Amino acid sequence: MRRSLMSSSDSLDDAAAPGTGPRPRLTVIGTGYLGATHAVCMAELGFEVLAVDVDHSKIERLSAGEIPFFEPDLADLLRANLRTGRLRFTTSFEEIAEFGDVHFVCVGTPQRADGYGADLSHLHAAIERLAPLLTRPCLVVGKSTVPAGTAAGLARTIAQLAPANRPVAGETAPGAAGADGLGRVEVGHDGLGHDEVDEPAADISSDLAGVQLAWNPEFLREGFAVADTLRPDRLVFGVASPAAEGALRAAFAPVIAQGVPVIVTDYATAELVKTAANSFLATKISFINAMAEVCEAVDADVLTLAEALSHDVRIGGNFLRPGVGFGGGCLPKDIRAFQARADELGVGAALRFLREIDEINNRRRDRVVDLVTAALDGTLVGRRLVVLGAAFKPNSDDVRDSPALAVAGLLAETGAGVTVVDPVATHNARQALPGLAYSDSVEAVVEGADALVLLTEWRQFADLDPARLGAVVRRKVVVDARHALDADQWRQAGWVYLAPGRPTGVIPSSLPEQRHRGDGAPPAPVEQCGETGARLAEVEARAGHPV
Ligand SMILES: NC(=O)c1ccc[n+]([C@@H]2O[C@H](COP(=O)([O-])OP(=O)(O)OC[C@H]3O[C@@H](n4cnc5c(N)ncnc54)[C@H](O)[C@@H]3O)[C@@H](O)[C@H]2O)c1
Ligand SMILES: O=c1ccn([C@@H]2O[C@H](COP(=O)(O)OP(=O)(O)O[C@H]3O[C@H](CO)[C@@H](O)[C@H](O)[C@H]3O)[C@@H](O)[C@H]2O)c(=O)[nH]1
Repeated sequence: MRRSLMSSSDSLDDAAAPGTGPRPRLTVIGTGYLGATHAVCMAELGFEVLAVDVDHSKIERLSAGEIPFFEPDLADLLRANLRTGRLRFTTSFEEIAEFGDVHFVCVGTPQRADGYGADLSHLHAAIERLAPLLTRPCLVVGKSTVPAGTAAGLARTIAQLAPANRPVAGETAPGAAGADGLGRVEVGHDGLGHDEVDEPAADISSDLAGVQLAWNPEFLREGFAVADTLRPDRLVFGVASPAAEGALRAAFAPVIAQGVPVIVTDYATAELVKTAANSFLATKISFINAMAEVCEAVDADVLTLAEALSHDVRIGGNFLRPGVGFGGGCLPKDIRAFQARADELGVGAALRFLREIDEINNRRRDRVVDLVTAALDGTLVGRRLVVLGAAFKPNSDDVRDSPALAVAGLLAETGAGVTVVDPVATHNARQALPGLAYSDSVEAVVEGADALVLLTEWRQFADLDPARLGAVVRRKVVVDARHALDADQWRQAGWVYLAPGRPTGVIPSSLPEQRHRGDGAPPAPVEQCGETGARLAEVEARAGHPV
């Protein structure tokens, strides 16, 4: 029953690149943003890869050389690797079970519809479909982001369902030794960041008994997915045996050969590294956005504040860009799922701050609406607004929990006519919010606009010419919620330039609550806020027309 993962001539590329050793055949289950990128990049690194998805249309498009989403550089690599024959796509789980030595599970783990927790139904479905087909030793590797404890449960499922783990008469079940029935050895820590295994040092390329599970969280960023996959900051291997570690090392040999650090640990720590990383990133963003709120109260400049903080090497400047906050398919749902899991584990108090991080983040969306409202005489009813950006960040067409689209929706709810411009995300945005108007060209829709609202910092928006646009809009008002524009240039061209967290000289932060989701109150006219009314008069005088 036992078969060496590293030496089977029927499945390994004996002509592997120097220094990388023989290569396991890889499969990828789920070909979304993560899975498609992983499949293409692993083929690019020289592996034979077969990828599966339950979405047949995705598989058809990928097989035809078309990436079903926008990700720089990925389409060229897809087509190049399809041509080599190393990369293929299928809808057959039987085929991938037969093909693979290492199976990467990359299915979605979205927020549950009924709460903060992660919806693990796709993951369970994938494992329950794959495991009964695994008749020979192999490694199943979870890459999806999951609550701590998920991998241990899935390892039990695999142990029960995989035929390769069933004992042959007179033999111990392959991989059935150990407490969890998976040939698991305890991986401990010496407290110094080194892993120690309570077995004699094993040859990591030794046989992989039965079907085993490993957890290998993914840290790629959309927009940089190819570079992040080919050369990640680190690899985290959550394993239950030296053989599983060996198989993972073989599957990542070309990456490890570049000097990428590998952290080998247990399942729960590997799972937690991922959610901790995203929580830390979200916290940094909400921290600087909280500073923006305070800056607004005293007319201080959050950009200068962030720059000054960034020179302190202990703080650094990454993820300290204030604006309209974080969105996307990861940070928001991951911090919520982390809180939900902590509650289940009885340590909810430890992560209670993440609720505040989420709330600070959501307040930024309202703040942008308030700025636009204040700049337009306190009401948005009947205003024509051009929203620049729909994607949750530039270089992506992902609109999942996009702050840009959320703000566009809020602006429309308050009575404005909203046209959203995005170079690549309008298709997805239209599906998510069909009630708005969309365009991929600013020039095509800007005529007669009452305000421009920049919400995704695409390069092409930063390059817009304020003088040219100024000649066709109805009012020269721009709200730069991502601090992407050159404020001086726009002001010199006669625009009222407003950005959250920056001194406006015009709109004080202490505007009364004019509009908040669901409160049903009509917007307070700006004239009611004496100081604001006076300041707006100043702006109008400077701009030469009403704002
Ligand atoms: N998007 C990212 O940048 C990123 C980065 C790191 C980690 N992650 C994590 O990776 C996971 C996937 O995220 P994503 O953004 O790629 O999601 P996605 O929704 O883009 O892709 C998920 C894919 O899985 C497929 N799928 C669902 N059930 C399946 C099944 N039973 N069998 C086979 N395929 C199935 C879907 O059809 C879809 O194509 C999530 O856990 C996410 O948190 C995502
Ligand atoms: O200083 C900053 C940095 C980011 N953002 C916003 O934060 C969100 C997330 O940005 P980013 O982290 O770059 O994008 P993702 O592709 O969602 O990547 C995150 O989520 C992935 C999925 O878990 C992880 O793999 C990555 O490591 C993690 O960075 C976006 O809306 C950004 O506009 C800010 O507002 N300010």
